[in-house]
Amino acid sequence: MAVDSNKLIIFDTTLRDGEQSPGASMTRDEKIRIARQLERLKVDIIEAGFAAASQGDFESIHAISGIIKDATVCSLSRANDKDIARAAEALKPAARKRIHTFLATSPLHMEKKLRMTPDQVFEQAKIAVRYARQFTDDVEFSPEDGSRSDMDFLCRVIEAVIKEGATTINFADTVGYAVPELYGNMLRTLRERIPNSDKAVWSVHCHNDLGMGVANSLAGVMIGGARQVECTINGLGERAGNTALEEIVMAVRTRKDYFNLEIGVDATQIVPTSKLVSQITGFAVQPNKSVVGANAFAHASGIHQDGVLKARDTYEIMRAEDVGWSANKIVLGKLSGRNAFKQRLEELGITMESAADTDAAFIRFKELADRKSEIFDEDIMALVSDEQHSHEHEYYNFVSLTQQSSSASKPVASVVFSMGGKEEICKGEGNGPVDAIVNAIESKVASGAELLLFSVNAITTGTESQGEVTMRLSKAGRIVNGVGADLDIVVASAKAYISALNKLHSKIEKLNPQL
Ligand SMILES: CC(=O)SCCNC(=O)CCNC(=O)[C@H](O)C(C)(C)COP(=O)(O)OP(=O)(O)OC[C@H]1O[C@@H](n2cnc3c(N)ncnc32)[C@H](O)[C@@H]1OP(=O)(O)O
Ligand SMILES: CC(C)C(=O)C(=O)O
Repeated sequence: MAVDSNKLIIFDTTLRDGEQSPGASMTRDEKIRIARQLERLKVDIIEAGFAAASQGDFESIHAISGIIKDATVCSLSRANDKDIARAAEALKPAARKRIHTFLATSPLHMEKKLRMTPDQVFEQAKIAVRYARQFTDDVEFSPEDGSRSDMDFLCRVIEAVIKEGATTINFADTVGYAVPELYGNMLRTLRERIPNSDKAVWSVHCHNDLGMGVANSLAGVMIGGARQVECTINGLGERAGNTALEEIVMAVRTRKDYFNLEIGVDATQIVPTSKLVSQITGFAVQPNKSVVGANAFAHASGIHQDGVLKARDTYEIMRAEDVGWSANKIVLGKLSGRNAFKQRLEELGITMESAADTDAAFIRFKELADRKSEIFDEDIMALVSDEQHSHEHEYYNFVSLTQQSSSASKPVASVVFSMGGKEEICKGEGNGPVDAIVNAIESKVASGAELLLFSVNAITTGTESQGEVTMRLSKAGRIVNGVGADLDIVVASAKAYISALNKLHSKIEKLNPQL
């Protein structure tokens, strides 16, 4: 039962549980970019996806396994041979690999969802872990809905899977039902009662349905003795989300006096990672979000400002620069050269695939600098994101648009875009300029998709800021987010709409290859 390590393992599941947020689905290339950034952040484990879920997920895990060198790469799988074999195949190129298999143990899930008896679940869990061990000696088992499971049954299952070779036991609070003290105590009891409990690392995986994901995780660590926390960037995840990585890391670092634990994460990469994930998924970070929200280090009231000016620690328990906030400084302008641009990309942790990609991004940077006097880090990140996106051989590609509006007539738009390699010109009118461009595009595409969300964010400050638009579309039960950025928010809207259509297209095409 003794906990002999003061190292807290950070298991990032942004690419798996995070992707389960409706609309957060990512392409293979987007997942690779996030995985690279997670490696820079120095997380210990990257759960790259669920290999058996789709060919796309399989390919993403396979590609990430070949690229990531420092972190362990993990795939989730149900507790059956087919999923486990698929996970093992996807993870083949990985230097360090983990198979994470799960099976629900709560009476409700076993009876109503799995339609299995507890004895069947017991046997299936053992068989799954035994099978997974044939592919790797790093096997994680999660009793899904663990926090609503019967203690005696949990003890029986967990003891058995550890005997079969499970090296990590992840006590899942799948529906965010737990409260900190009870959850911590449950974990502690499990570890006390299971005779071979010290043969495995204990882990927590807490959802945020009642806003207690981080509190429950930390109770699992401090009361229960867990030494792995499963978490996601910006707390992204199924329903109300997951435990936020940035909050765990900074709580443990800031209150080292209480936690006395070591974390390998490079905290200065937290904000760049948060921005990248937000930009790729189209999930904006709320301004008052801990650590990574725009207001997390802003002081608005006089007494606070006075205090901070006299002594920063009167109102700041962390330093903005320690989590990667940099002053919103002007980085480059239209007179900057290729070398300065490349160096800035490096400083921002951006890796371009090839020299040709860097050249293309540099040309777009110059075009932007001609139209906008001050170029910020955020502009460069948006520009590169757009550039990498358009290199993915998408089915639809934006080319150009013209649009006219006046207070006296309905706006009209003409959009040029390519569809399956063929250039199309289409016209439309609407109840506003964005409606006009969507109607124009739909006159050719006829996607039948429903627009669930349209939002515009200014990337930086000032009226000449680039606008970043998110469009969320739904079709046949699938929800996707498209993101586009431009100085002209109508152009950004067209790019976002086309990006969402591409995501729908690739998902639907995978489901129905004849389409
Ligand atoms: C708590 C979590 O976050 S778990 C992870 C959730 N993530 C996902 O579901 C990823 C996306 N999922 C998918 O792509 C699909 O659901 C797939 C590919 C995994 C399965 O698709 P399908 O074969 O069509 O099954 P479907 O999703 O309809 O139903 C799930 C089946 O898996 C079974 N199942 C659920 N969990 C498990 C498990 N851990 N081990 C074994 N079987 C399981 C269910 O009982 C059901 O079986 P049934 O078809 O005999 O009734
Ligand atoms: C697969 C498990 C760990 C999970 O995501 C959950 O229970 O929420």
